[in-house]
Amino acid sequence: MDTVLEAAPQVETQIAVQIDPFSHHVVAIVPAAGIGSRMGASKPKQYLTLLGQSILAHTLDKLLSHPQINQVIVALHPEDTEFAALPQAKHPKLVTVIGGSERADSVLAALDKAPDNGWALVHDAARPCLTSQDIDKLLASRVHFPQGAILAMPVRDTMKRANSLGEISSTVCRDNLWHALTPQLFPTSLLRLHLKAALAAGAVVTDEASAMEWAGISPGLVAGRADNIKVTHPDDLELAELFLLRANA
Ligand SMILES: Nc1ccn([C@@H]2O[C@H](COP(=O)(O)OP(=O)(O)OP(=O)(O)O)[C@@H](O)[C@H]2O)c(=O)n1
Ligand SMILES: C[C@](O)(CO)[C@H](O)COP(=O)(O)O
Repeated sequence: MDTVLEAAPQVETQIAVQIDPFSHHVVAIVPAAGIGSRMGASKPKQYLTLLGQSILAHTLDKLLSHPQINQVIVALHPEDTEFAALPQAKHPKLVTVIGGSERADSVLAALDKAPDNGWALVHDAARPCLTSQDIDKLLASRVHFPQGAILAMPVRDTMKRANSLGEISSTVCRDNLWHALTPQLFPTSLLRLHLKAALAAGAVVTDEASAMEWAGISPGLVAGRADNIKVTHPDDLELAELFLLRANA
């Protein structure tokens, strides 16, 4: 095992981090503590039903059944009342923690329960259409990206910047622009260190890669499938159901 000195440019002191580049231990971290305000449903969107089971149950099935994932840590809302009733709730690979007020806080709470060595594969509860091929592809990318990588999709459309009146103010060059997806995969101790520091510094951290970028690291981009959508708005429900139906056919 190597001990390396990782220094975030914004952090004055250097901190020793244990990284085992050969570890194959993989922990999936599932932030599931959101309230789904944009969905506007009567319950948090991860508990809405698609094809007979909740969105969170679909997501957990994908992660719990993957042979290279050793443990799954789910971050739940402090007032969650539904998780215990899921068929996956008592799975031997599964652990729960209480999440925080932002997605990044929930991820950090789960990371604090993960073993130091090995890898953390962070995946939104709200992305139930993840495929095992995409998990395989991301795990295989560790050879090329020892400091971590994310699933992402190149931007396909012309991009416009709007002014405050809802008019186009400019066309944004889409060269090298990607949509960040999940899972996002990083050495656990490195992600914990940089996520903690980025949050303490007040950085905007909407995904794990943002925390690593803040620390001066350039995570890899691994092309993922377009059907790995995040269920965010009501019209995403129908689309996700169609993708799940096709995957089960
Ligand atoms: N405090 C939070 C906020 C979000 N999440 C999780 O992060 C994922 C992606 O977040 P998003 O789609 O934004 O979910 P919500 O925050 O629930 O949605 P909204 O922003 O519309 O309220 C979801 O699985 C959500 O449950 C979380 O674990 N803890
Ligand atoms: C992490 C993420 O899924 C990457 O696309 C996304 O940023 C999370 O959603 P949010 O709406 O930013 O919370």
